[in-house]
Amino acid sequence: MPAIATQGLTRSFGPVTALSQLTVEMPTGVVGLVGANGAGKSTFIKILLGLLPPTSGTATVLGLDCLSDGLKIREVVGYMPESECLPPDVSATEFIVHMARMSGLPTDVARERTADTLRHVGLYEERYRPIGGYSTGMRQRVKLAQALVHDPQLVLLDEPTNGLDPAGRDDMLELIRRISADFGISVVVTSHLLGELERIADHIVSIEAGVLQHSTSTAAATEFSGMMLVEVTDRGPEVVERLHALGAKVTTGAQAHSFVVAIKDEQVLDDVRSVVVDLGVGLIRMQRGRHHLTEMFSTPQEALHG
Ligand SMILES: Nc1ncnc2c1ncn2[C@@H]1O[C@H](COP(=O)(O)OP(=O)(O)OP(=O)(O)O)[C@@H](O)[C@H]1O
Repeated sequence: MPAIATQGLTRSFGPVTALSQLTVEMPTGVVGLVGANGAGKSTFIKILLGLLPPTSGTATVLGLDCLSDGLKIREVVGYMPESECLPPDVSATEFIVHMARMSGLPTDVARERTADTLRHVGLYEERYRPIGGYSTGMRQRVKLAQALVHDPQLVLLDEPTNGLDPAGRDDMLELIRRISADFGISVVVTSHLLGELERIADHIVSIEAGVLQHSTSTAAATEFSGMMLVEVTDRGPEVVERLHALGAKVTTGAQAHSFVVAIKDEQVLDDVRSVVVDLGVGLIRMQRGRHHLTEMFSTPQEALHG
């Protein structure tokens, strides 16, 4: 069963269509939902939580219908909103215990879960200080903790890295990855930065102006775009000519003895080796490159990344 499935999901606000005919399946694991500001990410998340009804179309979360099973969905799903929503004059412990109690946990269980969750997000030492004195990174962690405290099966995280400096971003991304890896909780995380989602997501969905652009597994996307940089000691043009004759797709650049070969299958690796041996030239390197999704999602190019 997919974590999330939608069929023709559409939501309009007057003349604005925030989501348009979105049909997509998201697997369990970490899914990155990417789109520019205003692309419709927050609207999508609110519909999934059963907080906002769609104009048309359907959506399910863990097999539950977003329109009719909203209450049940909020029991098994955690939500970290984008906006600042924390009271400044209570401590993280007080706030998280309160949220745990609101979700129906008895007081002693709520206290225990709060301590565990705050430890997990790295706020255990600071847990009795008022939230008002926290840094942005710490406040983001409190928001994350309240999404996790009732032990959900899935969490929806809306722009969790917003406002963080590079080190804070790295820590938050690492934490998100661990939520899935250590606890088996599925994650849908939104960002306007594809590069950061690419680092942690198993699957990427991108939307633009409410319309689905891509839905792809991260591994398949990077494998599909495999390229290899080949450098030989001499007779570069002859090597290229032979490879062309064998049906390989080769792109040459300014350097006579280095070129880029598309890896359409493993055969091409053997072809390079045998051509080099046949011509008696030395092989300096065969370096497999990896296209970043960032490039694939814009214009495919033949640049290589180590
Ligand atoms: N309650 C509302 N009333 C009117 N328009 C809305 C409402 N909520 C969202 N919109 C519009 O719908 C579009 C999508 O907004 P949404 O907040 O879902 O985008 P987003 O991708 O989450 O962007 P951001 O990261 O900036 O929040 C925008 O054009 C926005 O102005």
